[in-house]
Amino acid sequence: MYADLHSIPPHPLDEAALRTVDRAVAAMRRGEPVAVEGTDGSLCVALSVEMATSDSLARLKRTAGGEPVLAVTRRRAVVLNAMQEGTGVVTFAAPGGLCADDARALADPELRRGVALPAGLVAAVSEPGTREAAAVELARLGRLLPAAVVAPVTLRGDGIAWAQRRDLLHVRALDVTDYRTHAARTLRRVAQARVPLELAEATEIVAFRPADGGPEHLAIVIGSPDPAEPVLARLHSECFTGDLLGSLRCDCGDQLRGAIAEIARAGSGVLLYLAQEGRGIGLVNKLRAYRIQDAGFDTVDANEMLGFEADERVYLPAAEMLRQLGFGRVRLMTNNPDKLRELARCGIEVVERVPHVFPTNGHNEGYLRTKAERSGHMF
Ligand SMILES: Nc1nc2c(ncn2[C@@H]2O[C@H](COP(=O)(O)OP(=O)(O)OP(=O)(O)O)[C@@H](O)[C@H]2O)c(=O)[nH]1
Ligand SMILES: [Zn+2]
Repeated sequence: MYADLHSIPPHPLDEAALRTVDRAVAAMRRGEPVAVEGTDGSLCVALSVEMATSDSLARLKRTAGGEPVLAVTRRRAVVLNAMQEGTGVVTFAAPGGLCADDARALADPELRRGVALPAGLVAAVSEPGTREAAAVELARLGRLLPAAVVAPVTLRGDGIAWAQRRDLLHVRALDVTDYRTHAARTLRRVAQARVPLELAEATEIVAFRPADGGPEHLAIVIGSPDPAEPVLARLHSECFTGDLLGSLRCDCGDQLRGAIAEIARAGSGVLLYLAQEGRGIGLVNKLRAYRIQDAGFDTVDANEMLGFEADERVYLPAAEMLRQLGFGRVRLMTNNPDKLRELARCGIEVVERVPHVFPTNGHNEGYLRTKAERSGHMF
């Protein structure tokens, strides 16, 4: 569903377009409708499904003119047994119009446990680059449920002018699709400071921010790694529950502190602390995933039932940070084959995998077993 994050996007995305996408994501999170223009020039008005109420759907229909439909990821439609695997997103239209309760229940596994789809629902595929696919991507970028209510506009003339007259933010699907690639490529160092750590006194923290002001990523540089040599490195995805609270549901806290200690023992290295909580789905969706897991599903199923892929992370930001720090070759501390493959695809030479395994704790066996059995992690 997502653009290939490693190719240089076909069209240069100027920073104004990045900022527009960022504003559209924030609007989605606030429950404001956004005008989304597909690459075919068609226009819709979109709303995050989490904010769908009978009033907001009625307003959407009055504004756009067309009947609102629900757009979900292909993955969610497959979970609902409404569609086979494939690309793009899937829209659901209901005869007589989709009600807000049905829209939310179709998108949110918490609201629908195995209940049959509403009668008469019509499912259709909408390919990448369409206004519907971009509306779903905006919700996903906003770390909301990856689904949007979309009302088509019978457009006469210029979409931007149409949106302006209605005081709606206008965003192009083209810019939404390539947002993550461009945001990663615009990362710039914005601050750095010496921060002696209990486990590694010779530590400096370097902060990187994308041009649109999106989430920062951090590099924790320990000692003075020699750029001429492969640097001992760890790509660590943010895990609020594991890293800060010592959650026993995962192994992140052990891996974070274990990596800092190991790099200190080795004398130097870098830990990239990446703003990709919940394997890229965000903390709120990760809590939703935990509730689904408490109902007996595993960590992969839970992501998919929410409409996400098993892993939504991208490693272009990590590669960009390593490049800017002067590290082109790494010895990567990981058990995750995806990280090895994806980092290499982003142009960083991974000369060695350094296993990064920690004992289970009575709560995270299932999680670690699933990562080994279904995600190929090497324990
Ligand atoms: N969606 C989801 N994310 C989870 C769950 N448990 C942990 N996570 C997230 O998974 C990520 C773990 O990241 P890492 O430890 O860096 O990477 P990894 O994929 O486990 O691979 P390693 O490099 O071998 O540690 C963090 O973002 C956690 O918040 C879960 O049950 N569901
Ligand atoms: Zn964790």
